[in-house]
Amino acid sequence: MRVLDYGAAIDRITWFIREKVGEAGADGVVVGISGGIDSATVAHLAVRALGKDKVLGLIMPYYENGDLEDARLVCEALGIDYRVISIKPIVDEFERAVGGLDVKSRGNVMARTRMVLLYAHANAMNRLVLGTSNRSEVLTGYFTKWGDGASDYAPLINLYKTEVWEIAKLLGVPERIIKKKPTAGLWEGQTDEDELGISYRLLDEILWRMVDLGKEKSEIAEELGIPLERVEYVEKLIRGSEHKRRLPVGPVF
Ligand SMILES: Nc1ncnc2c1ncn2[C@@H]1O[C@H](COP(=O)(O)OP(=O)(O)OC[C@H]2O[C@@H]([n+]3cccc(C(=O)O)c3)[C@H](O)[C@@H]2O)[C@@H](O)[C@H]1O
Ligand SMILES: Nc1ncnc2c1ncn2[C@@H]1O[C@H](COP(=O)(O)OP(=O)(O)OP(=O)(O)O)[C@@H](O)[C@H]1O
Ligand SMILES: [Mg+2]
Repeated sequence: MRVLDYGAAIDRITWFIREKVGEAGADGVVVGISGGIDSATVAHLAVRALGKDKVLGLIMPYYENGDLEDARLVCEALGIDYRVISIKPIVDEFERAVGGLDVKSRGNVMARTRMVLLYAHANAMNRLVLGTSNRSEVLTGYFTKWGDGASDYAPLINLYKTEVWEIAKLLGVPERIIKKKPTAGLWEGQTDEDELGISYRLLDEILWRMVDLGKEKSEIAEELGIPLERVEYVEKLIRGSEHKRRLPVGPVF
């Protein structure tokens, strides 16, 4: 993987958040706090940039499980204001309106419901929504289009997941949050690495070589000592998710 100066990256992101909030004339930011590492890291960076009074955490559970306590831990350790809003009644109502949803579609409704609540708070409080997407998720399309993928600024968007792990350690994100298996939490037992079909460590090694260095697939496979099909698989994820990385387009006249 590329070698980043993580301390300098933290300073840069901190400066970035402060600058963008200033430019927008906003009174602060709103962040969805899941109990996972990406949102915890964004919350830490936001507090560093703006101070704890300008950061609101929204904890929006669908399931009743330990993630709620982890999310509270993140907010309380930082001393930020937070609200807990169950999205279950809202999502269930959407499901009734549609006439039933499969597990994945319901998960996307969950992510989009959270987005609506984040923007409702941002509008009402003159704040910006900070997203938590990272480079590994964005390049593979591992996010809900216009759901968790939607935000005003996304401080981690140019960092790979493995780099977020390093930054979180330096920022003092609670260890139990850092050690948790990444999960979108959209259904019971879901983990990113199972659904993606590859570990973040290997994924990031491939993505970095393919996208940042522009290396040939065969060269990447040889360098990493993996079958070519693994590299082709990642290429397919990137290609198949191009539509998620741009605004909608139409014919040009
Ligand atoms: N070629 C194309 N050109 C333009 N648009 C295209 C398209 N193909 C599909 N679409 C549109 O995109 C939709 C599918 O995209 P989308 O609705 O996002 O749904 P989809 O990509 O099927 O599912 C989202 C994935 O992201 C994962 N996720 C979601 C949320 C959070 C996290 C996390 O890590 O926390 C992970 C989730 O587990 C799932 O695997 C289609 O219904 C269609 O509307
Ligand atoms: N229960 C929740 N309450 C509030 N926000 C949530 C909840 N679940 C997901 N989100 C939002 O959706 C984002 C995307 O989820 P994602 O799983 O990629 O990140 P994470 O949970 O912070 O970290 P990890 O990927 O390690 O689980 C979260 O960072 C958070 O902003
Ligand atoms: Mg998560």
